[in-house]
Amino acid sequence: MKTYWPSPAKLNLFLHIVGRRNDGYHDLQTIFQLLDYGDELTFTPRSDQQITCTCFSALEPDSPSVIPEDDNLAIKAARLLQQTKNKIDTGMDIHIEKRIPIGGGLGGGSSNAATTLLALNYLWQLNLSLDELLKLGVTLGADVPVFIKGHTSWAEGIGEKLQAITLPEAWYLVLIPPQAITTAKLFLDPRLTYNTTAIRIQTFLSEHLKTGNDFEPIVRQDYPVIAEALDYLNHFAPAHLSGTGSCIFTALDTKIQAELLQEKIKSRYRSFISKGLSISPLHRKLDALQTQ
Ligand SMILES: C[C@](O)(CO)[C@H](O)COP(=O)(O)OP(=O)(O)OC[C@H]1O[C@@H](n2ccc(N)nc2=O)[C@H](O)[C@@H]1O
Ligand SMILES: Nc1ncnc2c1ncn2[C@@H]1O[C@H](COP(=O)(O)OP(=O)(O)OP(=O)(O)O)[C@@H](O)[C@H]1O
Repeated sequence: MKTYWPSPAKLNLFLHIVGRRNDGYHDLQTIFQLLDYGDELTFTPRSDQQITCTCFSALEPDSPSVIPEDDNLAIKAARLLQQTKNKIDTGMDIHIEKRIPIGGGLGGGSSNAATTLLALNYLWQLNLSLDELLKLGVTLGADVPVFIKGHTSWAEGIGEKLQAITLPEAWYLVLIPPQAITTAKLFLDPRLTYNTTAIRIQTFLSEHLKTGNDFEPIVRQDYPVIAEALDYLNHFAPAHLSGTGSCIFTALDTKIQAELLQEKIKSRYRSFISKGLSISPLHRKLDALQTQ
């Protein structure tokens, strides 16, 4: 039977790089804000042991598969589970309806990987614990653990040390500039400072959103279209970069405020409006299934 699973996007409400590690990764501080906007994954069991993955993006309707099948983090996650538990004898067709812009700093690939790990753990009845899934998840990407835990969080380490937090209700207008950014390239950039002084959660909460994103100066220099979009949105409300970009967001108190602002920018930029969530829709679905 075919089943549908949500795969939410995230925003980095701020992003500081506070250290560089020997393995090439960077220590950071961030708040991952989960959104009620995201992709949808469909899992259809197969009669053989094969795993397939197709992907359709409404943002790029002319491109039948925007990500090569073997590179897709969802198929990588499924194969990882198959290797871990070799008792699996059912294959799976995975289909992704992509709404999250690729290379947008919204964690789409990582979220798809997390949804695959949690959905297949349920569908294949593997009974892997959250800790086991987290260990597998972080090997696929630094952004995967927050989607596995499923709570808006304060994050440290490479993004895997998570502390759940609840923020005041907010609506986000997320602007999608016509530019994708490769995360690895930005982390390698010699202009990146990696010694921002570490702050405490309380400092962030009291100065809410006044703290910035360490990638913003580099992104501004290298991608004029993003600098232009940041400046444009800043005319109306404080604009922030998510992750390594390219998406830009601003926080508003109500949906109506977000809609009014979207109306003002819509002739120049594609955008979407999303409510901030404390708990992932994926975890709400799993909870509902487990109490059935
Ligand atoms: C920028 C963020 O989106 C903020 O949430 C994440 O830190 C990126 O997470 P991600 O896309 O899941 O990252 P990964 O796929 O694990 O890593 C991509 C590349 O980014 C670099 N990388 C990533 C995360 C991190 N804390 N330090 C890093 O140096 C690594 O060079 C890595 O080769
Ligand atoms: N299912 C997937 N969805 C999106 N990207 C994927 C997926 N699988 C692999 N990728 C690859 O991952 C790269 C970036 O993915 P993603 O969209 O998650 O990055 P991002 O939006 O910048 O997020 P992050 O904040 O995690 O860096 C792209 O090069 C893309 O080809």
